[in-house]
Amino acid sequence: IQPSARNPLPNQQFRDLKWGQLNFLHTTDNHGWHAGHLQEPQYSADLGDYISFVSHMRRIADEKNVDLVVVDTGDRAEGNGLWDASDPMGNYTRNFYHQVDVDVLTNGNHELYNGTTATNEFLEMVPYYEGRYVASNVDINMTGEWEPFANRSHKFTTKNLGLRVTSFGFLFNFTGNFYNTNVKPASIVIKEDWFHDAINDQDVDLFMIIGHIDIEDLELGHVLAAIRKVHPTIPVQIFGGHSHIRNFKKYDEKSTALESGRYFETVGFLSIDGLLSKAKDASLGFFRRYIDANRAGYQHHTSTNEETFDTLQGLNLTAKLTQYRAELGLDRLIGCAPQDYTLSKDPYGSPNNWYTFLEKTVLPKVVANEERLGVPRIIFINTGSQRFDVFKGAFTYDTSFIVSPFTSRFRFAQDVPWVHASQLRDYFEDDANPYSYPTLNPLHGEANHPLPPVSNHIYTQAQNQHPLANGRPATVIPGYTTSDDFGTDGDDTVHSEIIWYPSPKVIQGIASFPEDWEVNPPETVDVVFMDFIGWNVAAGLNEIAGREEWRVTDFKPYMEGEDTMTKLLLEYVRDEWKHDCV
Ligand SMILES: Nc1ccn([C@@H]2O[C@H](COP(=O)(O)O)[C@@H](O)[C@H]2O)c(=O)n1
Repeated sequence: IQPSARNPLPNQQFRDLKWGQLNFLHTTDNHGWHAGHLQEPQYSADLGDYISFVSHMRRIADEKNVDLVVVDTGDRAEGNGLWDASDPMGNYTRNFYHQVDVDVLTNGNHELYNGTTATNEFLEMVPYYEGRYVASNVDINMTGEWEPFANRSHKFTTKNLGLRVTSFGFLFNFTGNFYNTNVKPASIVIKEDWFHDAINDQDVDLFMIIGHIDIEDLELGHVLAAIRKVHPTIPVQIFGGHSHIRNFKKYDEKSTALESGRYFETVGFLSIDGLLSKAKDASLGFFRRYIDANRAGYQHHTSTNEETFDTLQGLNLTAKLTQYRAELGLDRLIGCAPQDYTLSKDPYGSPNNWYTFLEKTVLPKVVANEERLGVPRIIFINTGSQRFDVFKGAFTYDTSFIVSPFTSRFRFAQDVPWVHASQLRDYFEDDANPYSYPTLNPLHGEANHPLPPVSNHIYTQAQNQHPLANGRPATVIPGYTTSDDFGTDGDDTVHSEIIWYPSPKVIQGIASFPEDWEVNPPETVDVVFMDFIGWNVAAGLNEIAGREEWRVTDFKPYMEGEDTMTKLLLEYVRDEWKHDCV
């Protein structure tokens, strides 16, 4: 745990792990949070703690004479200063991540948005894992020729039971990658010869698909169906990601899928029993748990304590992470947030909602062009660009990346007729509209209440005292209360429910409008937006106008200098919020 982080409240009620013959630990969508959550004790374990946890879990597997396989399904990149503040981005992470004793890993979309990130992933991560990095549908062009980004598949034999496992790594049908990489749809790849050769192998006890794909996504179904054609009854275990949720799905009697959340909040545990039976109709027992990433939970599940938990390697990495954070200046105080602002724990429109605050207060102030200050402008950003809540108190250099990590710049369409510009927002929100999907849609499965309920007070630190832990009333704090194909007992810690409110796809700030604009709107306005959604803006304006008027190349930069949202947010906090957080 990092020196400034805190351990979770004591005496929480745990649900235990059930070990099987083959056991897995799964992380996904860590997005650079490898130093843990410094402001959220429930998720405060860092990668050093995780390394100690993995080492104890391996020891327990050996003691039980069963096997443990450690998996990561990508998006280790982007979303935390530890990744984003270095030059090149991910410089530290790619290095220290090598210390994780991982058996199989793949990439997500965030390893491919930026050309340098993709190249460095290929040069520094892929070779290190000597074939354990699998990318079944991603290619890279380093030399003028396309070549596989990583191993197409990886076959290995487990240490204790000698189970033969063939693994594949699939990324969803992602199209936002930099042009030095190419992502092929899974439905095409499963027709390729190498895939047929891999699945026609009869000396396999289990196929494993590690996908940076939502486990509800049909693409995984296609891969499973291709394997099922050859092996109707062989176990197929899937690990998914991308949608940032905890989820578990049973595909058939011998195939299930686990998805293990986001931001290093969750370590997924899965076990399978019955694998050693030779009978074709022998049934398998599956078990899943979502472990809150904190030291108390790691210690509980490994029967260790503060004295026995840490390994030397884990402690060394924790110290290194502290040093790297210091080198990057991540704790530098920029200002003090006067209150909490949440992305979806408060409904859009409430004064505690970050999008509402951005729209009403921040965007009109920071997105400004000196030469066009008097020109009315509407400013769009996609809500998916904002990644995490702001907590009352210290807003550090790190927070700017945690909240708004992306390097998109502002561009604009000049002098757009108001009759067109004023329809853009509805256009973006219209689900039937193909151009608003998938770029604008953050795809995050956060909302669990489609309609805002009347009250939202339960996420405050209210503590119910119903269940017992260690014979005493348990501490119950708000947290994950997952419901999946196996029911509602998947989370390793008993929590009270958090209500997640839905968000719009875009938010719209307005500035320099005349006071009576609602009755006397301006004839034309500037439409300003993050370049990430430029294509959507062009498509929207053309659709609304009923003719092809705009191309992405027509849009010009709106501001001089460094106008990423990360930078603008830093300037806002520095200028507008107090600098003494007590
Ligand atoms: N430069 C970027 C890159 C991504 N986004 C937003 O993130 C979403 C994808 O993130 P996942 O963690 O879900 O893979 C994408 O849909 C965008 O909303 C962005 O704004 N700018």
